[in-house]
This record gives sequence, C-alpha cells and structure tokens, in this order.
Amino acid sequence: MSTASSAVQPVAPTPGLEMRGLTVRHGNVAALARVSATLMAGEITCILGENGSGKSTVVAVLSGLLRHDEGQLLVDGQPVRFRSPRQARDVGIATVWPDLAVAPLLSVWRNFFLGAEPTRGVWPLRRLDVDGAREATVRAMARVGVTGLDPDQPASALQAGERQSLAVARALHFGARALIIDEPETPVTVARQTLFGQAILAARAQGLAVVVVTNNPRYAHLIGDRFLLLAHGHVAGNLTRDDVDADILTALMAGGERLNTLTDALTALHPELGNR
Ligand SMILES: Nc1ncnc2c1ncn2[C@@H]1O[C@H](COP(=O)(O)OP(=O)(O)OP(=O)(O)O)[C@@H](O)[C@H]1O
Repeated sequence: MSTASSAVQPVAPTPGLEMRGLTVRHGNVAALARVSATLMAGEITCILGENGSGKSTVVAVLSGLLRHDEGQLLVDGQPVRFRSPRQARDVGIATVWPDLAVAPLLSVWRNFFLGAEPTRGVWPLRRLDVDGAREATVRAMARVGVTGLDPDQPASALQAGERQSLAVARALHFGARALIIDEPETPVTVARQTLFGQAILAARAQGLAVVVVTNNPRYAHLIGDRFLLLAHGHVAGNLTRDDVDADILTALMAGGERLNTLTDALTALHPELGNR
C-alpha cells in the first residue's frame, strides 16, 4: 500500500480567463479601452466602477453577448471570440443575470435540468429519469448551501436568492469553469445576499474563476480576492485583498468620479497618458 502523504496540497491558482488589451467600441465611444486583467480560477474577482465605467460591457463580452473589437480574450490560454452566448456556455462560462428568469410554473428540478434532463434505459425504452433528476437537484442545491429543498415545488415558490443559487448550482453541476455574476443594482435583503454569497463561495471552492460585478465595495471586500476597478472603460486599479482594506476600497469607489475627472483633464493635456 502506498505510504504517500494524503495531505491536500494547496493548488496554485491558474488563470481561468484572461483579457489582453480588450477594446469594445460603440461607434466613437470606447466602452472598454485596452483592458487587461486575469480572472483566476479558484478566486473571486470583483469588478467595480461608476455607472458607465464599462462593467456591463465586460460581462457582455465574457458571456458572448458582445464581440470585442480589439485585443484578446483567452480561456485556459486559448484565444476565443464568441459569436453567441451559446458559444460562451459551450466553453464553460456561465452567467447569472440580476433579473434571472425561471419558468415559474415548472418544478424546481425541471428548471434545474431545462433541456438537459437525464434519461435511463436505452432506446426505444429510454425515458426521463425523474428520481435521478430530483436527487441531483437536491444534491446540487445543497452544495451551494440550499438545504431542505422540495424539488417538486414550483420554481415560483423559490426566494429570489434561491433562484440565483439554482443558477450557480446548475453551472457547477454542468461543469462550468467560470461564473460571471452581474449583481442587481437595487439593494437586496441581507437574507438574499447571504444565500447568494454562499453559492458564490461554493463556486470558488470548486475552483471556478468567479467574477462578480457589483457597486457595493464593502460587499466586494467581504467576498472578493481581487478587485478590478474600471473608470471610463480603462483599468483604474487591479488590487488584491492584501493591497486594500474595505475602507480604502470604499474610498477608491467614492473617489471614482474624481478619478474620472482627473483622468479626463490629464489626458486632455497629455494624450500619451491615454495609452497607459
Ligand atoms: N449600445 C451602446 N451604444 C452606445 N454606447 C454604449 C452602449 N452600451 C454602452 N455604451 C457606453 O459604453 C460605456 C460603458 O457602459 P457600461 O454599460 O459597460 O458601463 P457600466 O459600468 O456597466 O455602467 P452601469 O453601472 O450604469 O451599468 C458607457 O459610456 C455607455 O454609455
């Protein structure tokens, strides 16, 4: 029998997704201008910035809704340029939108498997494995912290936080490598944020590259490992948890407008700064 130590070695984070000089234009407006950042597997990267700073554009590119004009997006080192959300999903990028829709009249397990239901037996006797689907749903939801769930209840009975947890549980079950979360701008209840936070931490623990777009620096500091600050489509800061405490992060966010004005004034005087 092997005597090798069974101690679990810490796994060094690997780059899950990488943006290299990513630029997206809408006519003359550069929604993103040469944005470079690595979104590590097994880490939570929070993207923060004022309204109009480019956060949604990053989400749109990563989730295949929008194609970048210049630069590269790399998934596990391979350049990709998605033509559709399906292509992003096919390489394992799952997105959780703030206004996440579920089919309210269908059961929770039906919503979990929607279009990908497990079957048993062989054709022509193949049929839906309802028990297996129910069990898998309950197991997957427990993995993200939702316990005591009745998989037969209609999805409309789920709380808002549980719906988002369902989306994260699905992503984990179907083998996503990256999870992109666009947080609602409107304040949510602590209970809802706690539930969703649990799901996000479960995804990190499973080694996914997790990206959270939020406008709440305190929440970001609570859950995040890295903080990508955007201002006017540029990277205004790329910090780790060791670099900043929650107060500094909040001050940086609050100073975002001032930073924007300063950036504009300085780049007007010194255009070469715009290339940084
Ligand atoms: N379809 C579009 N056509 C023209 N300009 C656009 C379009 N979408 C976004 N923009 C511009 O691109 C810039 C970045 O927008 P984006 O929505 O990514 O910012 P954001 O940080 O997500 O803002 P918010 O927090 O308000 O959602 C803004 O100046 C915005 O006005």
